[in-house]
Amino acid sequence: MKKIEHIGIAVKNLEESNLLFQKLFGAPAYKQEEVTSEGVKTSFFMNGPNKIELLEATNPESPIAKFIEKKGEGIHHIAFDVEDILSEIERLKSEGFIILNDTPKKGADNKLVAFLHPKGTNGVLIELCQEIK
Ligand SMILES: C[C@@H](C(=O)O)C(=O)SCCNC(=O)CCNC(=O)[C@H](O)C(C)(C)COP(=O)(O)OP(=O)(O)OC[C@H]1O[C@@H](n2cnc3c(N)ncnc32)[C@H](O)[C@@H]1OP(=O)(O)O
Ligand SMILES: [Co+2]
Repeated sequence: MKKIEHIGIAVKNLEESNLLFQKLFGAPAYKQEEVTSEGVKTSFFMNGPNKIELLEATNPESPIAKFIEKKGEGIHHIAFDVEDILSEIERLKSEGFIILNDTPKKGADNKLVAFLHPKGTNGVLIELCQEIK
């Protein structure tokens, strides 16, 4: 596992939060993308070397809708950059972590992604990201 790739923040209204984070960072989102399979609309901001992903649910079954219902808006996940997602999944499984999808799926911003259950990681949802080259 290399560096933090992004931090995901669950928001109720992406348009409003885009304006808020634009004011915070002094620069607009560099990309907006819908990921239908995850039931989310996302936007991405760069702040120096760090990337922030805002996520709004697009349907009531979306992980983001459920999260906001239970916990409210806020930090939803931390994503880590990995070189080889399949071998990292195998390594983490052998260490006893609960992988939510053994087969990586297409995420936003040109990445293959997999998630670890927050129950096995002190309540923090972890995302693994491998860049699609
Ligand atoms: C586009 C992409 C990208 O960057 O490329 C993304 O990020 S997509 C990001 C959106 N996609 C995902 O998150 C996909 C992976 N997530 C999931 O599969 C799900 O959200 C789970 C993490 C399994 C949780 O699902 P669900 O709430 O239905 O399960 P559950 O009712 O069994 O909840 C189990 C416990 O986990 C807690 N829980 C749920 N989401 C959590 C989160 N994000 N961080 C910390 N805890 C969380 C619940 O409050 C509950 O706690 P209690 O038991 O204490 O009540
Ligand atoms: Co993410």
